[in-house]
Amino acid sequence: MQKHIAVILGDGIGPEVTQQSLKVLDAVAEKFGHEFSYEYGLMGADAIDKTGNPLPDETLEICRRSDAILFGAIGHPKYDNDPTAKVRPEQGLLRIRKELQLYANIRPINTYASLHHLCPLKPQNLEGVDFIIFRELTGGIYFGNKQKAEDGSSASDSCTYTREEIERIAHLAFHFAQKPERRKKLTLVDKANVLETSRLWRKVVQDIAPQYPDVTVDYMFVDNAAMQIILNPKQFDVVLTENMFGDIISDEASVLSGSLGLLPSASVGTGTVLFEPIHGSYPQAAGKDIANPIGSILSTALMLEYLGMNEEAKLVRKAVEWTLSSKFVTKDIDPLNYYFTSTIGDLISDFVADRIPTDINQLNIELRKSTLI
Ligand SMILES: NC(=O)C1=CN([C@@H]2O[C@H](COP(=O)(O)OP(=O)(O)OC[C@H]3O[C@@H](n4cnc5c(N)ncnc54)[C@H](O)[C@@H]3O)[C@@H](O)[C@H]2O)C=CC1
Ligand SMILES: CC(C)CC(=O)C(=O)O
Ligand SMILES: [Mg+2]
Repeated sequence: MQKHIAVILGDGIGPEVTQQSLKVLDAVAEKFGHEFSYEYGLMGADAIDKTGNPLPDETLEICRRSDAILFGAIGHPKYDNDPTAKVRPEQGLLRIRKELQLYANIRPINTYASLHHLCPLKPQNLEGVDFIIFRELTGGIYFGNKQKAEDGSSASDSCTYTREEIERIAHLAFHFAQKPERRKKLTLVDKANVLETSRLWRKVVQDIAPQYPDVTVDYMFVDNAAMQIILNPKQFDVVLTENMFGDIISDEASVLSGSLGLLPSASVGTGTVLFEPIHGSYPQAAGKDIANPIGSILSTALMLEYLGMNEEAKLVRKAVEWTLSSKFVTKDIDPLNYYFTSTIGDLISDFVADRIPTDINQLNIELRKSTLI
């Protein structure tokens, strides 16, 4: 198969984790005889530095003519620490989501036995955790009208949802809950006891639920959901929620897996689909070769599946699991004995391309040891 991929490296650790995904794609191409071509687009602080615009139109054109988009992360402390900045990297990310109508961000949450010790929860509460968050991505407070008083005495962000915006992601989540491998349970997370938009979400979900009689629906306020994710994460199957709640509870849920650096996502909509780790640009790690590339690599596995390459996706996941269980891990997983980002990318791509020697002691890789956490 020949596939054309738009690649947006972005800022901070974005480029270094995405480079590992590209290595893995090259290994997939080698093993299965595919051909991937790449076209690079600018976004974020990098794009502002080079063009003055956080999302140049050229990037959108590259994305539109591609079969899929692979994105790293954006964001830079010089904007995070300047509340007066008018142009910000995040505007690029919000705009690409809106322009490409990427209305659903799908974030699978699962755990790995070899990483249970990283989570403060008891291992018996982690075994079998397997849920998926459907986060609305092009509406709500992130896209509402923003106002600021001239004298700086007040500011507001408004939150708006239309029935149609809720319906389209709700149908997607219900369909997903019906899949044979799911437990046929959908939990709507909202704040319907306070917010008018949340009451609309409840009404819309109640209205369409009868179309999916095999799916059990329950409703949970977001404050309770934040607690339940920690208290009893196994109760969740498919979680449906609005933009900001989904952003927050999915970072929280990454604690169950062991690191924010492990979690992948797919942003789907009406056109080209975008694949991105759920983390941000982690600027403290930028250029140090210590970030975990697995969130990006598992996003690449989701991309392969979307491109119809199921066997390839399965092999990439197997390679990831092999590195984790063999203790080939980055600093977030084991701060005392860790490997570089690029080494993990090499190992996962070597596994995919059958280049790992039977005796792994023959691997010529550098183990970093640190006494500092
Ligand atoms: N999709 C995107 O591009 C996103 C961008 N951002 C931006 O990223 C910048 C930093 O934001 P933060 O709130 O610090 O979030 P962040 O996700 O970049 O990092 C938060 C913490 O998570 C851990 N972490 C994140 N990614 C990791 C990885 N790959 N490997 C190991 N550990 C990892 C680190 O401990 C880090 O301090 C900001 O400018 C923010 O606006 C934040 C979230 C999403
Ligand atoms: C940087 C924000 C716009 C988004 C975010 O935190 C996310 O998509 O996870
Ligand atoms: Mg986030």
